[in-house]
Amino acid sequence: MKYQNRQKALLLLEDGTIFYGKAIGQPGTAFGEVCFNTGMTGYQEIFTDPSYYGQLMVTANVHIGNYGTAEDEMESDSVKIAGLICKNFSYEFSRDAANSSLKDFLDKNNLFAISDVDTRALVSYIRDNGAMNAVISTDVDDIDGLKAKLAEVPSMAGLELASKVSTKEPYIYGDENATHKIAALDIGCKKNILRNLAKRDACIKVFPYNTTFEEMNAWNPDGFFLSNGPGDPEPLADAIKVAQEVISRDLPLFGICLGHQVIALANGISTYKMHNGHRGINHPVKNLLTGKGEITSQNHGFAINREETEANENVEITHVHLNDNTVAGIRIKDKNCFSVQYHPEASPGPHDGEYLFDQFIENIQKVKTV
Ligand SMILES: NC(=O)CC[C@H](N)C(=O)O
Repeated sequence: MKYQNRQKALLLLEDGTIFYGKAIGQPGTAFGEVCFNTGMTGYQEIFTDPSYYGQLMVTANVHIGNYGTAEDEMESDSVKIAGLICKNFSYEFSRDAANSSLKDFLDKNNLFAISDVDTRALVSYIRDNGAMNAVISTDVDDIDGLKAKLAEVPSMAGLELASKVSTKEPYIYGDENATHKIAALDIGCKKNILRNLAKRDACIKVFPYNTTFEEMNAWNPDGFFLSNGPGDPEPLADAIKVAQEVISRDLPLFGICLGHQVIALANGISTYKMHNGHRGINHPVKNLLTGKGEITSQNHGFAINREETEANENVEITHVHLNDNTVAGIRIKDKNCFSVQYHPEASPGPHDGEYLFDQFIENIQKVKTV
């Protein structure tokens, strides 16, 4: 039993609350905003999703690691969460398609992770008390030292993080001879969004977070896309400007999650930090245009202001979250632009929202045939 003598570890929340556990591997310390995901599967996709950059992830599912990891289940090229907190960590794995244990995968990515934490109590604590900064550490005898360092960690509100995860150079994804050309602004883009666009006969050019509309437009795209990503949307002045330029020219535009928030900001609607975000793969949404319900994959800690959206004469609410009535989707009236707060690309999660990619391609086709 080589994992028997594991080092004691703790999770210290900003408000002083402590939960104890054990280090999964090497000793260490990691800071971030603590958040939880309720999905029962999809841990590799979650850990590699750039939207989680800077966050300490609590997995609500009680078993983590049991089906290992696989090379083609990456949502970016590396682990993006700041640290992992779970209950039962499985050092062994069993699945034909997997080629590594989660332990080796996390070691390769230098991620500090702790297990044996009472995650049921922790999740309900965070749910009641709201998102907050925290530290996980094996320095269990230096709580004052950890508290002092934790006090210096910036709050997620107001934090610009897209620049930390965006591509440094533009690159092409998909077949260069595909029918549609889509210019995507990478403010933390998940790979499965690109896969979904490419499989609809699109070639995507992915641009760094601070690219201007003119630079993107010089490639002569048929449509524009604003990706998901980490941090507060409000400081993303360059991306907001791109959205405004695209919308003012009435070019096809689609935004997902952070991209959706940027589109709202571009239309004068403010965003706010939620008491607790939505992170899981069974979030119910109603499409107000069709009356149909969708079960969706979600991962966001900010949302767009509902009253301001309702009062904005240029914007129509197309989707609502059925748990708390927050805005889950909008379209810009008389413009070729729409966006959703959730993740139609899933990965992980249900595929109910995939029709939105078809809708975007149809919006592109409509313009081309005029
Ligand atoms: N998945 C995302 O794009 C998240 C958007 C934003 N960082 C939020 O937390 O709300």
